Amino acid sequence: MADPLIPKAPSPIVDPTNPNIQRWDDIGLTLIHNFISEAEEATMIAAFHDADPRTGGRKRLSQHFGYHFDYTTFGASESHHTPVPSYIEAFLPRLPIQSYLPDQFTVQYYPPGSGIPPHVDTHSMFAEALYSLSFGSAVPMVFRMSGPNDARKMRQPKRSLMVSSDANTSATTSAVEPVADSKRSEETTQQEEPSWELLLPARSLLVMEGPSRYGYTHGIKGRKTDIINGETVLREGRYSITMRTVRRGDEIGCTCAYPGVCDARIREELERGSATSQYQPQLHQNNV
Ligand SMILES: O=C(O)CCC(=O)C(=O)O
Ligand SMILES: [Fe+2]
Repeated sequence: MADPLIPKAPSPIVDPTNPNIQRWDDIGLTLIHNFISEAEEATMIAAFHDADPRTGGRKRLSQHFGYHFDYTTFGASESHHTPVPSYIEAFLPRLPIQSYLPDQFTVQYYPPGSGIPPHVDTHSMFAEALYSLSFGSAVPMVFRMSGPNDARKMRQPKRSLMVSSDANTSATTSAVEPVADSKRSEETTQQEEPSWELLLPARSLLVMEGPSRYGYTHGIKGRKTDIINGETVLREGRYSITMRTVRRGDEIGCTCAYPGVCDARIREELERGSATSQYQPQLHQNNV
């Protein structure tokens, strides 16, 4: 059942040159419909399950390609690289930003009913544009402007350290900073900004830049049904490819306008010694 309190996404602009492209310019969000063909989608689903035949569980399954995340350096592991499959290489020339291309890919299978908690992907280690390619079925993604609760949570000790439920990979890199759970802790008493849902159709590409990348949390509620165009629809298995560009050397860092949820600022706080034990920043990453 969709949460009736969640308002619909604000209205996008439809790109005058391409009706497949919707843009929320004020927050840097773009959704490109029919980014891949049905044939490409079928190839991707088959490739995923060739590597991992499981579909029956309840947990997200992940496969990692390209440069893996190195938890000791918080950077890209040059030694840990999984070749990028041809079904990914094939669409890279079609990505809307060609000045830099992603080199880290996480393919995920979400069994029906599963989701991913609201989070902000790590700022400092990846270039601005984050992509999410959806396939298999549609799912609503929930966006919310981050606030003091999120900042506080990102400074709390982690409940789990780099624990992965991933299926078949040695790396456990989700490269995201989880900032909120569905269960509210006693501390999350401050008012949150309203959240809104954006339906990500199968074969669509979401691009997050600017505020939607740095200042908003995104997540997918774990639930059995969604309300799509006013109809209750049983959720089906969904796949996605999250794509990021790893920053290296001097490029690592962030000067965004959202210091509360910025890992670079949290690290600076720690280096200045301003962090109390209560607000110990979480500088490791784990799966959400
Ligand atoms: O599945 C998706 O579309 C998004 C996944 C995500 O947010 C992430 O891996 O950081
Ligand atoms: Fe994410």
